[in-house]
Amino acid sequence: MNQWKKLYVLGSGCFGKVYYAVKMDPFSSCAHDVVAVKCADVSRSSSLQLEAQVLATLKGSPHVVQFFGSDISLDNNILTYNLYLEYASAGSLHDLIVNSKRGILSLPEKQVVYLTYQLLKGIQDVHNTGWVHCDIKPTNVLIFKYAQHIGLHLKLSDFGMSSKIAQGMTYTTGTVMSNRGDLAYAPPESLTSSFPGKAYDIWSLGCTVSEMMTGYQVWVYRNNNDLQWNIMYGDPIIPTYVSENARDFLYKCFIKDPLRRWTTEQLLQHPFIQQAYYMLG
Ligand SMILES: Nc1ncnc2c1ncn2[C@@H]1O[C@H](COP(=O)(O)OP(=O)(O)OP(=O)(O)O)[C@@H](O)[C@H]1O
Repeated sequence: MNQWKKLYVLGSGCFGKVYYAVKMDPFSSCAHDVVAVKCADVSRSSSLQLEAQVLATLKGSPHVVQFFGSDISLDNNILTYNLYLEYASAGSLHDLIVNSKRGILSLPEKQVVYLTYQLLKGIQDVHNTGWVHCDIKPTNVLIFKYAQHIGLHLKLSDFGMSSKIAQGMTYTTGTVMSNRGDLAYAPPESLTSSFPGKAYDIWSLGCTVSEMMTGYQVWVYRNNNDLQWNIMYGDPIIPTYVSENARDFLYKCFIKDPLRRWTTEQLLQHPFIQQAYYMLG
């Protein structure tokens, strides 16, 4: 993959940096002229290597960022692990939310329906390949292009916290999950049981959908202890000014018992999401 030249930093995460890179060799076989390259010191690249493993199983999913391969390079005398991804030209869902007017119906409900439908399709593909994403939140949802007749095209990204679905496991109380993503989007069971199931991503989806509607995170908290208490014993604030269908959809995502929380299949049949099928025609 050394036909790519890293031009500038797009962003950074706890793993390392993401660069915008252009193709050096115009005759190479890769169909893309630009890519996003996620980089980390080889010695600290375990989450990027996990991400490569997960993304390889999700090739072709329309709502998951596409992966072109990985390699190791010597950058400024540092052995660097590189992960080559399709480049999202329109930023993240977080950018879209903060650039919209915060408050009542931050994004119009019709738009939220279509965006949520795409997130559900992406999550369904992740679950069907045997993974749980474990870090769904607006900064980890990338926007690819604007198709005027239907709206924005979203894809899930940042699979560095993903976990294999443990077959036949039950939700037992034990060690707190070690690979939990951002606590503000994490479900109650992440604080009491030691492995994540598919229901983890549904709770995080609910937090993300609510944020699209209000412009704010579901929890108001002063510190981590406060946040943990809210997640365990509080109820996420569901906006009162959204439609009955939207409210019910959020209730189904925020069922505290992960075994009763709705699945992607059930949520795709929910009346809130059914509206997306009419929009798609
Ligand atoms: N494929 C991509 N195309 C365009 N920009 C990207 C791409 N992947 C990541 N970025 C940018 O790089 C930033 C950091 O990447 P990444 O999403 O992996 O980390 P993060 O979620 O922001 O941080 P953390 O790892 O702490 O959760 C993103 O917020 C986004 O702005």
